[in-house]
Amino acid sequence: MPQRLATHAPAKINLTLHVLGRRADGYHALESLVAFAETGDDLSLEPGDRLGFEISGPTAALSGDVADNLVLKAARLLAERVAGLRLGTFRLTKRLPVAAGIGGGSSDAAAALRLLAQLNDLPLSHPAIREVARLTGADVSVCLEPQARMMSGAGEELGPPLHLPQLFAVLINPRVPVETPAVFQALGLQLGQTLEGPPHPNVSPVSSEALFEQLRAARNDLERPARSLQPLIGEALSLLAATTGCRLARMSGSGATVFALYDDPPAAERAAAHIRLERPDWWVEATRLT
Ligand SMILES: C[C@](O)(CO)[C@H](O)COP(=O)(O)OP(=O)(O)OC[C@H]1O[C@@H](n2ccc(N)nc2=O)[C@H](O)[C@@H]1O
Ligand SMILES: Nc1ncnc2c1ncn2[C@@H]1O[C@H](COP(=O)(O)OP(=O)(O)OP(=O)(O)O)[C@@H](O)[C@H]1O
Repeated sequence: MPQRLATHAPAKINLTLHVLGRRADGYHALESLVAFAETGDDLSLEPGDRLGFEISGPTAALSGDVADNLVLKAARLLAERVAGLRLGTFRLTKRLPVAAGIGGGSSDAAAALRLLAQLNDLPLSHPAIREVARLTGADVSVCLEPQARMMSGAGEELGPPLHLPQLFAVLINPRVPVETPAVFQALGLQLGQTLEGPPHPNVSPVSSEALFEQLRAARNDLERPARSLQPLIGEALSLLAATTGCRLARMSGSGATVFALYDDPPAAERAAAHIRLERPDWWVEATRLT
C-alpha cells in the first residue's frame, strides 16, 4: 500500500472573463484566460479501504457541510465509474476564502482527482476523470492540470497550456461570500440570448507589457452584476487601483475576490501591506501567478 499522497490546490484566477451568452441548458458560454496562484489549499490522501474526509484550516468552518464537500463529490462520482477504485482518507487544509470567485472548492475537487489518479495509476486524460471533473463543477476541468490557459464552453473546453510571463499579483477578498448562481442570474440574460461586446483579444504574450495590453483589451463581464449584489467589490477594486505600481485591477470569476498586477514582487508586497493596514479584516495575499 503506498504511503500518504499529497498535492496543492492553488487558487484559480480569471485574468479575463467574457460571457458570450446564455445557452439552452441554462449555463453561460464563456471565454476566459485562467491562471493559477501560488497560494491555495492543501490536500492529502491516506490510502485505505474506505472513503474518508477530514477538514481543518482557517476557512474550514465556512466551507459548508462536510458531506457535501466537493472533494467527496468528485471521489464518489469517480468510484461509481471506475470498478475497484482504490480510495482512502482525504485531509483538506482549507485556507482560501469560500464562495470567492477563485475556485476554491473546484481546485480541491481537482486535487482529489489528481490524488486518486496517482493512487490508481490512471492518466488525467482518462475519460472517467474528465467526465467527473465536468460533473463536479464548471471550474474543475481547468483546475485538473493547473496551468494558465484559455477556457471556453461552460468551462469544459480547454486550450493548450500558455507560458505567461511571470505575473506578480495581490489578491484581496472582503470576506463576504458571493454565490456564483446569483451573479450569473443578475447578469439578466434570457435563454439563448447573447451578450454584445468586443471579442476576446488573442493571448500571445511575448512580454509582460504585451500581456498587460491584451488583458486591458479584455474584461470580466461578471464584474457589473457582482458589484450590484456586493458593493464591497467596487471598494476593493478602487483600493487596489490606487496602490503604487498597480498595472491592472480586476475581479476574478464571480467575485468577490479582486486582483491587481504589479511589475515585481516588492511592488506587490508593498501594495499588500498597504491594504492590510487599510482593511485589517480582509483576506490579502501577495502571490505569483503562473
Ligand atoms: C464563474 C466561473 O468561476 C469562471 O471560472 C465559473 O464559470 C463558475 O464555476 P463553478 O463555481 O465551478 O460553477 P458550478 O458550480 O458548475 O455552477 C454554479 C452555477 O453557476 C452558473 N454557471 C456556471 C458556469 C457557467 N459557465 N455558466 C453558468 O451559468 C449556473 O447557474 C450554475 O448552476
Ligand atoms: N472544498 C470546498 N471548499 C470550498 N467550498 C466548498 C468546498 N466543497 C463544497 N463547497 C461549497 O461550494 C460553494 C462554492 O465555494 P467555492 O469556494 O468553490 O466558490 P468560488 O470560489 O466562488 O468558486 P468559483 O470561482 O469556481 O465560482 C460554497 O458555498 C461551499 O459551501
